[in-house]
Amino acid sequence: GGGGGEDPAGKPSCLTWSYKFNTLIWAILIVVTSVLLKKVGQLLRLWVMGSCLPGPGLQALVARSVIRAKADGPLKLLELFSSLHKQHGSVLKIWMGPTQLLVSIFDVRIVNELLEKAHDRVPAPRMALQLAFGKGSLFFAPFSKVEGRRTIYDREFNGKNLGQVHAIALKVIQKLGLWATLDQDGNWHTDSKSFSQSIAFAVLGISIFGEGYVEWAAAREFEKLLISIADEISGWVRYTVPPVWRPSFIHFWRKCNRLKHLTWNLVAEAHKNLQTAVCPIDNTKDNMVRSDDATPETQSEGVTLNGKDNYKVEVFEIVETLKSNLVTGKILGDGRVSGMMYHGGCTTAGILSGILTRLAHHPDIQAKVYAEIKEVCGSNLAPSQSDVKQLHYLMASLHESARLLPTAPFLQRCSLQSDFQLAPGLIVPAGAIMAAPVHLLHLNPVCWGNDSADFNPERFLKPKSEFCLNVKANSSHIHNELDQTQKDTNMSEKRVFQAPPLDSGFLLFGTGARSCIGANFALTEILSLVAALVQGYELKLAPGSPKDLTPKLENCVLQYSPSARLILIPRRTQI
Ligand code: HEM
Repeated sequence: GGGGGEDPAGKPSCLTWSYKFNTLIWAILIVVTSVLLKKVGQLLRLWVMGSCLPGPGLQALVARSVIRAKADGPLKLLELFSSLHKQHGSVLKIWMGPTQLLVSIFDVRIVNELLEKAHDRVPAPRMALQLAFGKGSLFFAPFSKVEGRRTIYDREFNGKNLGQVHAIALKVIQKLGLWATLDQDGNWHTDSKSFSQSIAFAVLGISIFGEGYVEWAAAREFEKLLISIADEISGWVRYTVPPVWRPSFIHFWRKCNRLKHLTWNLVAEAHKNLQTAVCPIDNTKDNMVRSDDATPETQSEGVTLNGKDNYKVEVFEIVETLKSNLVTGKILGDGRVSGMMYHGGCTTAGILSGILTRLAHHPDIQAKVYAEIKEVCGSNLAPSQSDVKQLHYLMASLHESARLLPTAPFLQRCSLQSDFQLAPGLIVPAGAIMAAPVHLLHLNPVCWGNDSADFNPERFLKPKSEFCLNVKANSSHIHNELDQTQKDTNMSEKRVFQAPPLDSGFLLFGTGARSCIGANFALTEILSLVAALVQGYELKLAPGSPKDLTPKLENCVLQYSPSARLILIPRRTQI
């Protein structure tokens, strides 16, 4: 609209300007309206398709009970999901809000299919993990963006780093004075949760930043910040942070900034150490065994728990670790390293703390673990990496402990672009969250029997003949690498560890294209740590330590809370 014409000189008049302005406004309006219409269309689709799925309707406000149950702890959440599934069947929809649909699946076959076929997770809200760990955060990016990086990390964590983790774990355990307090009787006192956190961060920190990591003061602040950020991000299925309008948001934002600076400091320190560590190796090159010849087994052989180790050349090991550590190898960028430390540290700590607590609570089972260690590697020499592969009973105990206390109560997937066919006739609209209730699946009596709530490592042990038959059906983590050779004929009567088959619903590390790439690394680490600890010390509950094993979601992983207080009593056979 609007009137006017050209001026006598033929220059554009204000009419032309207003015409252009109007066109721009219309263009903007059309774009905004079409975006809004698309959103409304998506929402209507979500409502219509969501209403076809089994479960309570949008008006039922089940979300409130879910949020309340979540606040009351994982056991309440378990109860709620269990009763909802009983009521509505194995596939259940829950409206978490008018625009957020959660579909929980309590059917092992459908869960496995989901994890195999759906490769995306619901992206983290802009302000959540991105703020803390940068845009590169692997965990919540769509699969297309992380596929390449997954391959690289997989190669690193399951290659060189996996070869070194056993030796690093033994080194860390030797520095017990850093993680526990010595009393007058020569016993060590510690708290299971903080002990496990410090150790898990130390092992991962050395693998990523290099040998010096445990000595750096900045590393301790870094770990504390990671844990405190993990506490603030309330995570299960979907991660959230304090909303921007709350004062706590500014606090959170400051912490994230500090974390970034500390990460840069640690990376710089790792680079500096690499430079200084390289010098001695050049000077003494001729006197040393070549790194390529030193297998992890030969490096760790002969380490004793009393601190005297006979590694061939100390400096070699330092440089070897540094050379291949992920930061100096420029494989993990600064932004991603904190995300990896956060996930790897908190999860490993949760599982480690779980098994230590269980062993202290079940002296009979600890005695069997100790007997096995003594049988395989004696009392004085620390277990070598190949020894650890023969600790079937310990492996079974670790899996049993993690079955009862997995790190994540839920795994989530979503299909970002298109609808997802869950099962014949069950279509989940694009953008809805699909969740596998791991904690519930791990306690499912149909798969684990009526004693599914009991701690019984035997359920992961099978006669060797059965193992051979079933091995192909099992998932592909470290489990199947357990050494099946026998040291003597007596061992043939022994039962061997059998990895939980896929149809058992055991999902500690997830499965499919987004499964955990650190599974082998974490399992080797935890086995080595527990083997070395139990070989050297008897784990006991301190007087007054909580008797109940109540799981809670702390630092974003399931943990027994309050945490057990442990006493580590040196075994008499130890010199
Ligand atoms: C006992 C310790 C650990 C547990 C229980 C654990 C568990 C998990 C779980 C449940 C997932 C999600 C799987 C899925 O959605 O299917 C995951 C993903 C992942 N984990 Fe772990 N993890 C542990 C240790 C580690 C360590 C030590 C590292 C690295 C060094 C690591 C690296 C990763 C990565 C990179 C992913 C994300 C993969 C992706 O999004 O594509 N994890 N982990």
